[in-house]
Amino acid sequence: MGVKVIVVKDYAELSKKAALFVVEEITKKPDLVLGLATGNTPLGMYQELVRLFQKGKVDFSKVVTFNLDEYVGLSPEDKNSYHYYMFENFFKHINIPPENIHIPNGIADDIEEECRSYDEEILKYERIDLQILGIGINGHIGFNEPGDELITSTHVTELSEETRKANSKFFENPDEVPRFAITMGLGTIMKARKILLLASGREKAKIIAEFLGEESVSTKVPASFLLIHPDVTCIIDEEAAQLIKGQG
Ligand SMILES: N[C@@H]1[C@@H](O)[C@H](O)[C@@H](COP(=O)(O)O)O[C@@H]1O
Repeated sequence: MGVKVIVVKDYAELSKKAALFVVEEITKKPDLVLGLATGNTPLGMYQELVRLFQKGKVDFSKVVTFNLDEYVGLSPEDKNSYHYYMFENFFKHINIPPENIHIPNGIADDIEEECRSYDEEILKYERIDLQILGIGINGHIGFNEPGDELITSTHVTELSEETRKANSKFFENPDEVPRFAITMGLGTIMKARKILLLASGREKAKIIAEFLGEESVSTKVPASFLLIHPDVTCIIDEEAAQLIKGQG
């Protein structure tokens, strides 16, 4: 038990280390069930994984992926959807078979059914082997926002204003940020065999220090649940690590 924290110099090093971590897991288990995140933080890791693939260092032909979340109402062709992000930044550059890719469908006619079947699909593989996570400035993981309760399974969630504001950097107009998203629940995330959380930059310093310093888990800081997971590694750059006690 206990979160393993690796502090690296900068974003470039974080991206390289994270990619090597993933490659190592795929080497050990070529049919790895890999949970994936979006946002700015993992972009460098995806670039690095593509580079390693092009150099023949990793084979994705048996890997199965499940993305954490998707905005409700955005089609896969929408440039702001996580589908679009994943294909543009990663999937179209590697040899993963399309049928091995899973991302919640934000425009499903029956969203509740979409959530149910997403969990069923994950269960077919029993659980996720390695889950990649970023962290929101309010401590959210996936789109599991702070609140009075956290939901275990895949569900529709209303995004907080804080999260919509933080994510508006990707949108031309901040009003376009969807109000709802489908997200994997905390239960599915916590069931993952291994978790790799990435954080970069000074805007993450406060939440990183806060969640690592928690003495109890709290639904007000969803990331605090990671403290009771048996195998979590955080790769954090110096800027994001600067407020951790004993750092700098
Ligand atoms: N749903 C995603 C999260 O999975 C991600 O971790 C977070 C942080 O994003 P960034 O890496 O851009 O800071 O943003 C979004 O809300």
